Amino acid sequence: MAAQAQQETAVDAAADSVREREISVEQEHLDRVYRRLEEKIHEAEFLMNDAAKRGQVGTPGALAERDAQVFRAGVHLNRLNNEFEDFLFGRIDLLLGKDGKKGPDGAYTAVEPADGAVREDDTADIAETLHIGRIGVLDSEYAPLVIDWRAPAAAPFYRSTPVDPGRVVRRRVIRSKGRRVLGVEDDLMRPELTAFLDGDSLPVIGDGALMAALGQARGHTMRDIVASIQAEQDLVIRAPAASVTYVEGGPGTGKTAVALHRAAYLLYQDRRRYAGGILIVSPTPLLVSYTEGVLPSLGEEGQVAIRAIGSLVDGAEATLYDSPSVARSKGSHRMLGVLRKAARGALESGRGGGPGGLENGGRGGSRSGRRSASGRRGEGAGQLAFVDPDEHGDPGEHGERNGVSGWGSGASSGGTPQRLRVVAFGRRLELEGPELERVRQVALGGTAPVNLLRPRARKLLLDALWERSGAAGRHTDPELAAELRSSFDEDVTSEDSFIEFLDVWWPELTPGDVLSAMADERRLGRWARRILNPGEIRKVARSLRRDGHSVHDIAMLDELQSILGTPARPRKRRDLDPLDQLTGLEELMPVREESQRERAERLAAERVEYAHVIVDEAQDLTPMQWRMVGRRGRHATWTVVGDPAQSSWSDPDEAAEARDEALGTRPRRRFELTVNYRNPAEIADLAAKVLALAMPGAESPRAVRSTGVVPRFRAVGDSLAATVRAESERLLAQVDGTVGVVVAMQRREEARRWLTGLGDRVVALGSLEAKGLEYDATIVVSPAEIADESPAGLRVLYVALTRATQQLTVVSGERDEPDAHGVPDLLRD
Ligand SMILES: Nc1ncnc2c1ncn2[C@@H]1O[C@H](COP(=O)(O)OP(=O)(O)OP(=O)(O)O)[C@@H](O)[C@H]1O
Repeated sequence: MAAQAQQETAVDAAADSVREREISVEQEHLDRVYRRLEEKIHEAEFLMNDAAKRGQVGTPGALAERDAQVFRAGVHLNRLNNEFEDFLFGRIDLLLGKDGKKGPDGAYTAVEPADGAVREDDTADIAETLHIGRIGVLDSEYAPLVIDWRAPAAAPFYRSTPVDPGRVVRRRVIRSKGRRVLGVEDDLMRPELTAFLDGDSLPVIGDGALMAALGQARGHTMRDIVASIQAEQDLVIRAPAASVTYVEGGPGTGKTAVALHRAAYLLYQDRRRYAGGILIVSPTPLLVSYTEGVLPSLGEEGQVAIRAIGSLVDGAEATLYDSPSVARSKGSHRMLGVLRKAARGALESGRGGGPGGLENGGRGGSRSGRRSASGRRGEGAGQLAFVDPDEHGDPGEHGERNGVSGWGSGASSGGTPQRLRVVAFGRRLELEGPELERVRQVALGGTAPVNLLRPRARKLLLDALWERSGAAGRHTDPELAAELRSSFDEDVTSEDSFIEFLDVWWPELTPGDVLSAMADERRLGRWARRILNPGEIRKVARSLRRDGHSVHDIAMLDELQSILGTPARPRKRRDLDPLDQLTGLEELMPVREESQRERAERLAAERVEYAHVIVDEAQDLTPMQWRMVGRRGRHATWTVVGDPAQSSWSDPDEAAEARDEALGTRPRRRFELTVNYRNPAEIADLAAKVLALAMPGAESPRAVRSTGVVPRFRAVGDSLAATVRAESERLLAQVDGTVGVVVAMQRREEARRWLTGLGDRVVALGSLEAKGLEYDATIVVSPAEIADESPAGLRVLYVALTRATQQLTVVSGERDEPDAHGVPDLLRD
């Protein structure tokens, strides 16, 4: 025994010394990389000083090249200063390739080994070693010191597998912090070979980087997976950007991670095309804040807008959730018909004073409202309030919603005027209610945006007044008749009473005006007749009387913006330019043309469309939301990731139809992700029971690891609060990272109180907010309550059960009917 122990100690010591040696090999390389980067920085600083000294000297081409170099060096400097945890994270050792061609990054391009690369006795020499990192670095001879992870030469690092190894013999993940290498983990892709590097046999360290990554504790923000992207994920990340890339996969298969890495990849591939033009749509503000650090960690800042579905419209931010039944009415395609009628009908309400509503053209709006990958979250972007209008107090039977945000206004406080009185050609002329109504209906004929119909309505009013005046028959000569008519029109339109009347009778409506008008149940009843049933009308109107907007209101506002249209605004008169006054040009050109730069700035500020749209958790978009997102990517290429089994929308077929409409006839490339990297098998197996109820026949993804820790079941003792609190304390002691307590939506506030004083490693969240998030440990409170909360409740429960990376506790509530072991009926075999 002692001899065996001695032998084992000797083997361990030998392994340790090989590991140390390999770490120092990588340390040497990292030192070289940093030396080279410092050289580049000095070069850049020299160039900058030199340029300053020489002023404008140099050909335009040389100056542009110098600027580009200074810029690149600046980027390197910036990255270096960030002191990435792992600037350099990978290495591959490759066999000789089939051809001897080198790519732009200095690496050989061949994927397959040359015919003689492996000798008959299964020995081979390593012909090329590549290091992979967050950005590419070349040495002074233009040989690659580090390959950018997105470059084609880096693809084998992710794609090579023992089944299809290509040229890769050994793949190594390097763990470093700042300038220090901390560890290495190897995977052998060709274990059958005895490979030599510079005459020595190739050492292999550790047992794989993926498991090490998955075992790490979770924090409140997502980490990138750049060092351990798996082959099936890499195919999606690097898929060509043409048309629609459509990705399905179960919980934890890396869909969100893949979507974010794909954004970084697309920018790398074609920066000119995508800079500033990638939109990532996320289901909740919580998921936005969870994921928004990933792109900066991949070296991409600012060019990608990550926005929650309730924050897509500038100037309006969702702060509320609707109850499932109201959400169902508001999100459904039927709402489109209601909004079209309401937009036209709201004119009757006139437009009272009020704060004026979000200016037309609000969609897209100012840049400041947009959230970028690097930007801070705006206020109010955390958890949304959940108010069920079916169960809570009515904020006023027919009252107006409070126009607190930019989109609200008191549209219906005035009422439409019933009489137009003007004096023309010395006569008093009047149009009364029925005539005015007739004119309005004629003006509204067709489908043109309501706000763009005002000139037409004005013309029809003048026609009616002209008719009343009896002046029409005064001249038979057409020229004289036309002259008379034009002076009549001038007479009328210069009258204050006419201008004031038109402003009230045909106001320029904002989306907020129309939504406010819809808060009146009687009016909504008229507009929604035969589209919504009376119960729906009552609930929707009531929900619109709350302060603030719900997630579903935002899609309605956006739709209304396109139904109402934005009238062209007169261009701003410029300030007088003394030079123009000297030349007298001011008179000839009263309106100055926009400069090139002004135009570019204006277009950027007004941008509502993107070059690429990535939709995360796509299964949750309602038909109205698909329309909203679709408007932002009419000419875009798309990446759509989702999982039908996690859909919280009650009618997935209807949503799929709306998705197809938004994506149009663009061809789709479908991908499937099949491996669950989040949940240990013990948790995934439990969740699979709910999946079988929610979507019989659907397959669960395969869990990549198992921890041996089975889920715990707790039946409520004295009180739910005490049980959950005690369990939270227990789990906080067991895991290093975060604990998530998932409850039914209506219990959120209460659940937060249960956890008071336990610190910020533990959070309470409603089932709908758990979308996309993960915690080291989760407590799912009352499965039955979550499942009963909406028609899609079982799928929502499936989401809740698949959030944990290590441990799961299920606490039964009153409705769960736990067995003797505390297992609720929904989770029993
Ligand atoms: N290749 C990988 N290497 C390391 N970690 C990975 C890898 N792929 C996924 N993960 C991790 O697995 C977890 C789940 O990933 P992600 O949230 O992207 O999955 P998802 O498919 O979007 O899940 P859900 O549908 O449940 O929201 C994350 O912690 C992610 O970092």
